Amino acid sequence: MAKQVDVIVVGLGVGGEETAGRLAQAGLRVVGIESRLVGGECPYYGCVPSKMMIRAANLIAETRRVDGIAGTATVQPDWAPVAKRIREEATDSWNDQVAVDRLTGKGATVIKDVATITGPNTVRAGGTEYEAARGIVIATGTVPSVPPIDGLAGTPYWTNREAIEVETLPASLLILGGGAIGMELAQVFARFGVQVTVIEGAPEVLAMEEPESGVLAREALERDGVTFRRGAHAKQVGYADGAFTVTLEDGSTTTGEKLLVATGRRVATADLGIDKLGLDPAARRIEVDEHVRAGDRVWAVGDVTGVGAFTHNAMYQADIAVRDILQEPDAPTASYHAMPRVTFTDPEIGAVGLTEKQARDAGLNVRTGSTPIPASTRGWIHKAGNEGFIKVVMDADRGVLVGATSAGPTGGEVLSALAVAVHAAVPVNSLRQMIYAYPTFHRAIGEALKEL
Ligand SMILES: Cc1cc2nc3c(=O)[nH]c(=O)nc-3n(C[C@H](O)[C@H](O)[C@H](O)COP(=O)(O)OP(=O)(O)OC[C@H]3O[C@@H](n4cnc5c(N)ncnc54)[C@H](O)[C@@H]3O)c2cc1C
Ligand SMILES: NC(=O)c1ccc[n+]([C@@H]2O[C@H](COP(=O)([O-])OP(=O)(O)OC[C@H]3O[C@@H](n4cnc5c(N)ncnc54)[C@H](O)[C@@H]3O)[C@@H](O)[C@H]2O)c1
Repeated sequence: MAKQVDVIVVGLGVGGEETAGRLAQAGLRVVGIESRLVGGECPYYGCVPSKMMIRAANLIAETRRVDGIAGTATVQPDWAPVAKRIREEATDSWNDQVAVDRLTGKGATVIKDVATITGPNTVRAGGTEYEAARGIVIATGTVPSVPPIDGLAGTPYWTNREAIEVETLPASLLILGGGAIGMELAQVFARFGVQVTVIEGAPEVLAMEEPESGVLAREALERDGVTFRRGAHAKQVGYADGAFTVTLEDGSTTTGEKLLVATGRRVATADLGIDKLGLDPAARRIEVDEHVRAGDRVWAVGDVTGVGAFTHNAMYQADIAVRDILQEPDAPTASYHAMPRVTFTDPEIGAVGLTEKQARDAGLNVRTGSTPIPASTRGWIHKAGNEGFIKVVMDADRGVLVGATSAGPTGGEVLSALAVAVHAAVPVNSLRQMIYAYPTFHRAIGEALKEL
C-alpha cells in the first residue's frame, strides 16, 4: 500500500529544496527525494564554491593592478586557503546535513535515495512507494554533457565536480568548452599560475552572448595567460604518463596534466520513469507551460525544464510551482523575457533578455546602442581592469529595450538597472530622462541609450 502524501518532490537541488520547503511550511504533507546532496549542484559543485574561487583569483588580479596606481605590491598565490574555504565554509566537505535539517525543520520528509516514478501519482524511493494527492514536482537538474570523443571515456577527465574539489593545482589544464564554466574556471586557474588552454568548438567563446562579450572575455583571459583554440573540434583524446593529449581535427595536438570537460549539460531522465507521466524520457528537456506544469498534476522546475540553467531560474520556477500547487488566486505565470545571467569572469559579463541577433531573428525592428566603459568617467578613473561596455537592444516599434549587456568591473551589478528596464518594458524615452549618478559605472547606460 502506497504511503499517502500531498506532494512528492523528486530532486532536492535549488529548485526542489525551495519547492519542498515552501509547500511543507504551507502545511502540505511533502516528501522530497534526493539521491546525492540536498541543495544540489549550486552550493556544492557550482555557483557558490566557484564564486569563492573567483573572489580569490580576483584579489590576486587586483593586487597586481596596484603598481602604477597605488605603489607596488607583490602577491604569492596559494590555493590552500581557497580549497580550505570551499571545504569548511561552502560545502562542509560535501556533507548536506545542515540542508537536510533545514528542510525537515520546515516539515518536509527527506528521503535519500534515487527516486523512480512508478505511476501517474506514485514514486518509489527508500523501499517505500508514495502516492501524491496533489501531484509530483520534477526537479532533477542536469548532469555534465560529455561529448563522444574517441578515447575520452575511461580517462580520468574532470567535470565541474573534480575542478571544484581540487586541493593541489596541476601545472597545466586543458579545458574543453569556452562557455560559462570553462571561462570562469580558466581565469581562476590561470591567475593561480596554472597553464590553461581552452578548446572551443565555436568560432568565439561565450557563444550564446553578444559577440562583443566573447571577444572581451577572451582577450581578458589571454592577458591572464590563457591560450585559446577556437573553432577547434577535438577528434581524439589520449591519456598516458599523467598527461592528456587532445588531437584536434586539423591534426594538431595540445597537452595538459588535467582535462576539464565543460561542454554543456544534459537532463538525465532516461531512467526516472517519466514515461509513466506521459512524458518522453529521451527528450532534451521537460516542457512546461506558464504555470510550470508539465502535465496533469505534474510540475517541473529548474535546469530540467531547459529554460535557463541558472539558480535564479530554478528559484523563480519553484515560486511559480508552489503558488500554483497552493491554488493561490493571484498565482503568477512565468515569463522569461527578462532572463538575467552573469558570467563571473573579470570583467563580468552581465546580460538580460535578447541579444541583438536573437532580436533580429525574432523579426523585431532592432536598434542598438553601445558605449565603452573606459570612455566613461568612472571607467577612466578606474584605470587598470576597466575594460567593458554597455550595449542596449531596442525594439524600435515598441520603444522599449528587449535586451542589454553590461560588461565590465561589477558588470553583473550594473545589469540590475537594465534588467528592470527590460522586465518592466520601461519606455526608452523615460530611461533617457533618468538622472544617472556621477561618476558611476551605471552612468554609461545613459551614454549607450544616446547611441540608439
Ligand atoms: C560550475 C558551475 C557554476 C555555476 N554557477 C552559477 C552561477 O554563478 N549562477 C547561477 O545562477 N547558476 C550557476 N550554475 C548553475 C546552477 O548550479 C544550476 O542552474 C542549479 O543548480 C539548478 O538547480 P536545479 O534544482 O534545477 O538542479 P540541481 O541543482 O542540479 O539539483 C537537482 C538534484 O536532483 C537530484 N536528482 C536527480 N535525479 C534524481 C533522482 N532520480 N532521484 C533523486 N534525486 C535526483 C540530483 O542529485 C540533484 O541534487 C552553475 C553550475 C555549475 C556547474
Ligand atoms: N555564472 C553563471 O551563471 C554560470 C556559471 C557556470 C555555469 N552556469 C550554467 O551551467 C551551464 C553549463 O555550463 P557550460 O560552460 O558547461 O556550458 P555552456 O553551454 O555555457 O558552454 C559550453 C561550451 O562548450 C562548447 N562545446 C560543446 N561541445 C564542444 C566540443 N565537443 N568541443 C569544444 N567545445 C565544445 C560550446 O560551443 C559552448 O561554448 C550553463 O548553461 C550555465 O547556464 C552558469
